[in-house]
Amino acid sequence: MKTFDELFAELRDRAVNRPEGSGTVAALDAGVHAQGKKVLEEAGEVWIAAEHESDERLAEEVSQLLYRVQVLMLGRGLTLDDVYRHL
Ligand SMILES: N=c1c2ncn([C@@H]3O[C@H](COP(=O)(O)OP(=O)(O)OP(=O)(O)O)[C@@H](O)[C@H]3O)c2ncn1[C@@H]1O[C@H](COP(=O)(O)O)[C@@H](O)[C@H]1O
Repeated sequence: MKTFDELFAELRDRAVNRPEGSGTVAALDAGVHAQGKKVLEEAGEVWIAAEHESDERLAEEVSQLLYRVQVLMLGRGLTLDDVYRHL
C-alpha cells in the first residue's frame, strides 16, 4: 500500500532512472497527447464503475486514474506542490 505522494516519488524516480520494463517510462516517452488520452479513458472507466460496478472495482479504477494523472503531471514537469497550492 502507498500514498499519493509516495507513488509520485516512485514515478519521478522511474522518470530519472528509466529502469528497463517500466510502463511508466513508456508512458512518459509516449508524450503528453497519449498521457492525456489515458487520463480521459480512466476517468470514463471511473464514471462507469461508479454507476454500475462494485466498490472494489471503483476503487481500482480510481487508483488507475490517479496513476494516469501523475504520469501526465510528470510529463508536463509539474510537481505535487504546483498542484497542492491550488487545493
Ligand atoms: N499504479 C500503477 C498503475 N495503475 C495503472 N497502471 C497501468 O495502467 C494499466 C491499466 O490501465 P488500462 O485500463 O489502460 O489497461 P490496458 O489498456 O490493459 O493497459 P495498456 O495496454 O494501455 O498499458 C495497467 O496495466 C498498468 O500498465 C499502472 N502502472 C503502474 N503503477 C504503479 O507505478 C509504479 C511504477 O510502475 P512501473 O513504471 O511499471 O515500474 C509501481 O508502483 C506500479 O504499481
